[in-house]
Amino acid sequence: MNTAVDTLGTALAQWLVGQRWYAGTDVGEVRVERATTLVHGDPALLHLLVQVDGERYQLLLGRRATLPDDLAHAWICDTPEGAVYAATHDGELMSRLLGALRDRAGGPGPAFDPEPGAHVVHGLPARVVAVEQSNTSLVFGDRHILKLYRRILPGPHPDVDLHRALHDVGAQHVARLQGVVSAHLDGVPTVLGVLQEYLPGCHDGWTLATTGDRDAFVPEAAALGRSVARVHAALARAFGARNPAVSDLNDTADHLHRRLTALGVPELADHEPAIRAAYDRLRTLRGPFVLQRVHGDLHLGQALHTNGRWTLIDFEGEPGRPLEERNAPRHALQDVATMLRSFDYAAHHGEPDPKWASALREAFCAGYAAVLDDPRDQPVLLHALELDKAVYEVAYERAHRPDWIGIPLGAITRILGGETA
Ligand SMILES: Nc1ncnc2c1ncn2[C@@H]1O[C@H](COP(=O)(O)OP(=O)(O)O)[C@@H](O)[C@H]1O
Ligand SMILES: O=P(O)(O)O[C@H]1O[C@H](CO)[C@@H](O[C@H]2O[C@H](CO)[C@@H](O)[C@H](O)[C@H]2O)[C@H](O)[C@H]1O
Repeated sequence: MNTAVDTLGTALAQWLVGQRWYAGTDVGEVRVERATTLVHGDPALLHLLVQVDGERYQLLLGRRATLPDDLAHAWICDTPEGAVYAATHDGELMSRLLGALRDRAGGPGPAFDPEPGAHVVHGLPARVVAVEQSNTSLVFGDRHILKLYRRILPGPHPDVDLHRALHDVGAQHVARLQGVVSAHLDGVPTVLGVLQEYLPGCHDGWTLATTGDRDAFVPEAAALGRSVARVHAALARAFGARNPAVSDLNDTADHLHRRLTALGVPELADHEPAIRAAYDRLRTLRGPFVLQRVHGDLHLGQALHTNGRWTLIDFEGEPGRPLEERNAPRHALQDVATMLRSFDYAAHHGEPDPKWASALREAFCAGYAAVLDDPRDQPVLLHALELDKAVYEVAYERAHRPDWIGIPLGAITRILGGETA
């Protein structure tokens, strides 16, 4: 397999640029940092950590002497040892993945360790989740879902730390963590993936909002508001919460300014002074506000509806932010703001329906206020955080879905015009 790895560089570079989870737009040299054969023979399964343009990525490659037709779409290149392909599409190899990783526990990694008390069934039929986002997820039977992170950052990982802490305080509305795939990298224990309880038959909030009856979704938005508030209360119990000093709001304003500069969004040149003025208004605010650990990337796609209740998933934080920033306490309203942005997306995707957006917003905030402080009591902070997310979204849509860029751009105009988005 090593010969194959040596000859893979160019083919991997071409393949990487086509992957939704690849953060760059171009690929320079792909350097294989660590290659581990998890399954020997034909088919073979290889785990790779590669360095590309200063970032580290995790890849799973399969190799077969003859590639069957149903894996033709996953082909990457031919090598003297056989065809190399994206192994996450290979159900046969993926059903052996967890067992192969478990057998490596105690080594430098990659290895899988179950959480204490978790009953993990190995060898179940495996399938890759069709919609790849920032990472790649595999479902085993109807029991487990393994999220494999693609861009790998050394250090404590919010998805693991938050789930463990939420479990310890008996939190509802989150999926149970069942195990962790990790490796020692740069001398630091590093999370490569998380195994969680799978919720069979669930629908994500985005699908429900955009394909179901719009009026029927309004009470669901209220229920979602209550669920988010309960998770916030559990996070505060688990990690503590504090009322920030005035200087913290200066920090928030400075942080938002820096993000606007760093995102460098040319489409917003005309709006920039008004956006910066909205951020500066934070400096005049007096609390009470709450700083605590939050979800960090909450939107309708991160809320799963099953058996009449909401479960929040993906506590990874915004994948583009450094881990240190994602692990820091933030305003609880950040999650509220990003969910409100999601309602705006749902209402302006297809035929715009501002009245429905407003109904969802009110219902969600009322639901949240039934458990914790009413987000509508902090309009200046809420709008600044919504603006920040919308600015990020303009950059995100330009990079990934240029046809959608009008949604966050329209929202920024409305927020600056004093309307609720
Ligand atoms: N516990 C779960 N049960 C059922 N489906 C899940 C679960 N967790 C995630 N999913 C599905 O997998 C998809 C991707 O998961 P997510 O954690 O959001 O990954 P990403 O970081 O790539 O966005 C979700 O949109 C959802 O459809
Ligand atoms: O789920 P991810 O962590 O990969 O989040 C990224 O992709 C999201 C889109 O899939 C993006 O969300 C934006 O579009 C959603 C509709 O598709 C909408 O509900 C969100 O409000 C909007 O921000 C997210 O911003 C990005 O980080």
